[in-house]
Amino acid sequence: MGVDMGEWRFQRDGIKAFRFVRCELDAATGVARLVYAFDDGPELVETVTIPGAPFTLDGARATAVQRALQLLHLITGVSYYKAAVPEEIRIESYAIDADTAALLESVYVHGLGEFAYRNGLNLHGKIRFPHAVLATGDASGPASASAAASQAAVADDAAASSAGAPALGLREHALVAIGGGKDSLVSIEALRALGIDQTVTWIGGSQLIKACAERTGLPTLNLGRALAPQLFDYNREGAWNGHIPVTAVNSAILVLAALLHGVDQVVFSNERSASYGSLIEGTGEVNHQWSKGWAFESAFGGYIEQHVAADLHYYSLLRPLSELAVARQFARTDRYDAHFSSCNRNFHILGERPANRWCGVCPKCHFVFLALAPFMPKPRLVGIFGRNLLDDPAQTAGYDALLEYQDHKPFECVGEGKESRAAMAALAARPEWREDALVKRFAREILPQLDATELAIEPLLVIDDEHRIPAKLWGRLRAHLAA
Ligand SMILES: CC(=O)N[C@H]1[C@@H](OP(=O)(O)OP(=O)(O)OC[C@H]2O[C@@H](n3ccc(=O)[nH]c3=O)[C@H](O)[C@@H]2O)O[C@H](CO)[C@@H](O)[C@@H]1O[C@H](C)C(=O)N[C@@H](C)C(=O)N[C@@H](CCC(=O)O)C(=O)O
Ligand SMILES: Nc1ncnc2c1ncn2[C@@H]1O[C@H](COP(=O)(O)OP(=O)(O)OP(=O)(O)O)[C@@H](O)[C@H]1O
Repeated sequence: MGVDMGEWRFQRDGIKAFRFVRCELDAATGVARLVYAFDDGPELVETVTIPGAPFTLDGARATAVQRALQLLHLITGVSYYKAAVPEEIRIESYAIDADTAALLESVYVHGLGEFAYRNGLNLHGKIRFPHAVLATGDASGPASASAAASQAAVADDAAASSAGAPALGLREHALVAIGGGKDSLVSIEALRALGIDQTVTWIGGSQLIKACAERTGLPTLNLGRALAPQLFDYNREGAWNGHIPVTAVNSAILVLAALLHGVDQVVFSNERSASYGSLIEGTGEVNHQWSKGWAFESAFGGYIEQHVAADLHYYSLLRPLSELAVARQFARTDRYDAHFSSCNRNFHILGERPANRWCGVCPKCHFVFLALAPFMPKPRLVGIFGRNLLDDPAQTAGYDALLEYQDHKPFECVGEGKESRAAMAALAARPEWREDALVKRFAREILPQLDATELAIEPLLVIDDEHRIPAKLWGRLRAHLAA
């Protein structure tokens, strides 16, 4: 672009545009290269590696893979876009239609909700993905011949996909995402109980996830992902930083992997409670786990079936359940007690891991301990964590936030305040728990201020009907989850 790349410096507030430069997949190696840039800066290349190559792709499957690759490129850009949040977004090597732009605007605005709140930014109405204008003679149409060609291609695509994407004849098999915590293990065991063929699939090099995956005894698939290294430099040089909708990124990676492997299901384990965020005074709801929520799942899953492959089903197996209901399911087997952890401190790209899988001081440790307590013998739970978090006064503030007592729900993957209050109320009535410091304090100080009719656990265990679980599975799955 006529600029000496050696001179380019990341200067957050001077950046004008974020560019989706190109994306490419080498079917011979399974390596996808997702390329971005700010203004005239260097290319930022993220790579995703899908084992199992070489992949042979015929006409319809090749088209679906190309669409999935572009969707992955567009979603994964969120990590880099956030570094400068520039005014303009450019998509340079392909064009997208209005449906795709709408999905992306939603993923970027809501998925960066916590990021925006913490940085004092307002992204509403600011993020615009340029999409093809299908009417001829429109003044806002393409400026160059190549953009015009892309628009013509997208017009053809749009005409084709208004009829829906074709079915590819994918084989009945589930790629199940595993994250090392309790949720995905509940899904894996449910699919096993139902006799559904599955491959336990994870992204990245976590040894903890690998150990859990191997513990399942099922076929495994480990997908590679490497962020562009410059992002870490930009962070040091003053980039905006904060949370991104990582489940949206992981979902797009698994969709690509499913198409390459020719299988018909991508299964996540996002519970009903994930759809509810933290209520912030003066701001409203901010959901740390937005891309684990129903709004994302229904939009993304619908998009895949409409625009990528009609027979590729993306769904969360745990959507009908609350966090407490998932905890109850998890407690049914002790097979993973010595292997799993829900503590996110295990999952940093760089940096230290907690010594014994559970740091014991973060919101996820607090919540998972509390959520499992009503459903597990106390010695088993204390054995898993290596300590009793509810008998540690140093954790008082952490538990108050979970209970939404004088604080808001933490920005983490934790259940709703009503779930924490119900679990704590149940423990307050149990002889083995009621003398523990935080349970005792709850009973003395907080319980008298609560409405007793809202503290029962049973209503929170009810199985919901809002989900995308394939109809042919749902009857048997419901019976399994209700048992
Ligand atoms: C492990 C973790 O919780 N990380 C969050 C943490 O990042 P930190 O800087 O402490 O460490 P790294 O994860 O190693 O990240 C280094 C930098 O890279 C950026 N980055 C990372 C992954 C990515 O896909 N894109 C990126 O841009 C990151 O921003 C760092 O600058 O704090 C960050 C800021 O709040 C979080 O963004 C990190 O969260 C990770 C993306 C992550 O994987 N977190 C999951 C454990 C997680 O939070 N899952 C959610 C699901 C939320 C959703 O909507 O999908 C959950 O369980 O609730
Ligand atoms: N590295 C990863 N690779 C693939 N999928 C992942 C990865 N990390 C998380 N997931 C998936 O993302 C979803 C949300 O993750 P989450 O951390 O809530 O689940 P979990 O690890 O199964 O359980 P827990 O809530 O106890 O931590 C789950 O479906 C999980 O399988």
